[in-house]
Amino acid sequence: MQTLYPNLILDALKNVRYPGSGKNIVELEMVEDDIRIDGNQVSFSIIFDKSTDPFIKSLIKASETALTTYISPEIDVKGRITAKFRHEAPVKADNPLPGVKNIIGVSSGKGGVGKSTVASNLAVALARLGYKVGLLDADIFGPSIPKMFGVEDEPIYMENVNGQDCIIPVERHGVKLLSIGFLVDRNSPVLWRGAMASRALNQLITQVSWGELDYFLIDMPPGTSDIHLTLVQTLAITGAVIVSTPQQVALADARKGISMFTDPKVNVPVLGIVENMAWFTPAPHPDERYYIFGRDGAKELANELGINLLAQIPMVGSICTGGDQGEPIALADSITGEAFMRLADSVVDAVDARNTSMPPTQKVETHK
Ligand SMILES: Nc1ncnc2c1ncn2[C@@H]1O[C@H](COP(=O)(O)OP(=O)(O)OP(=O)(O)O)[C@@H](O)[C@H]1O
Repeated sequence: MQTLYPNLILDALKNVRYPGSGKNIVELEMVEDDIRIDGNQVSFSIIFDKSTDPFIKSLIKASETALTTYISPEIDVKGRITAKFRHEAPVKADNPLPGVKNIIGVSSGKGGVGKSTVASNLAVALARLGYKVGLLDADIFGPSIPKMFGVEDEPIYMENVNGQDCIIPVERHGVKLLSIGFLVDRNSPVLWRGAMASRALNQLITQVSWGELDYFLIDMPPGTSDIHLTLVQTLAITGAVIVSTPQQVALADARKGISMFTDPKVNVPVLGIVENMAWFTPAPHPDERYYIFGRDGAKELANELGINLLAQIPMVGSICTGGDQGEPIALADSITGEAFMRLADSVVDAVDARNTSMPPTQKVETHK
């Protein structure tokens, strides 16, 4: 039998129509993001509006038949499809993370400026300072945190907390972490991923035992997207850290990213800018600086907008190889390790200053 994977299952389920609607159960978002595959065993849930839905049994049967007909008769799915009901979903608490003191969004206007590198190393540096730290990789377009922490193949476990099944975050280098890449297949088309992403993200916030944290960092996708909207509607984000390189193109996008947070409808304070790849320093010559992307661009933008420059991080080969090998550079006592420790100090100060001078952030209201 061919190897099974979630999209294969979803494609087969597109043949199951909800009677009278003219649409299939995948289009109607009735298939929960909980497809589990173990050898030839497949299990998942179908979400119905009400437990009185007259088609529960027939749709479960039709789904079993779709998998055995369109994929393989060897699929073992009988009795493994669970019916769930929307109106019985647990009511979302107003604050889904009551044990978390500060929520920090790490964002960039442009992709590839080192946002995930900064988020990972900031998390590790804060943990080295003795804080309790969580890191959520919400970058649907390139979830790279699992690779940077070397946990790509880590199994995900669940535990039951107050009657609710919760995901247990993976713990590495003193940081509790999870990635949207664990739930959403990054090889599936962007549109499909996008549709699943908001739900998956919600699950990674509300159905995870994050526990008590001093800092909860969110590696956001670059630019502006539905994910940003979901985040500001789900969480009261204490402040945003904007990552940019010194080039003009990156700075123009950083400006747009900053305006998204400061828009009166969103109103998330900007804690400051991190200038990444501020200069190149060859490892054997730690005193030399080559300003290959221009000099002080992000520093000047911070001055112009009256916001903090949190740190200037040099460009060094060891950051890149550290990321590739799952060992964030902030663990090392090197120039770059120190730069990230200084960044952590600046972020702690900026959060303290924000909390003493401004009221708590409010979530963006959704209008139903
Ligand atoms: N200061 C640095 N010195 C050397 N390499 C760096 C530095 N910062 C980031 N990199 C490297 O640049 C690449 C892109 O970094 P990263 O994935 O963190 O960017 P990103 O902004 O999160 O990208 P994306 O938008 O694709 O998610 C990675 O290979 C990373 O190791």
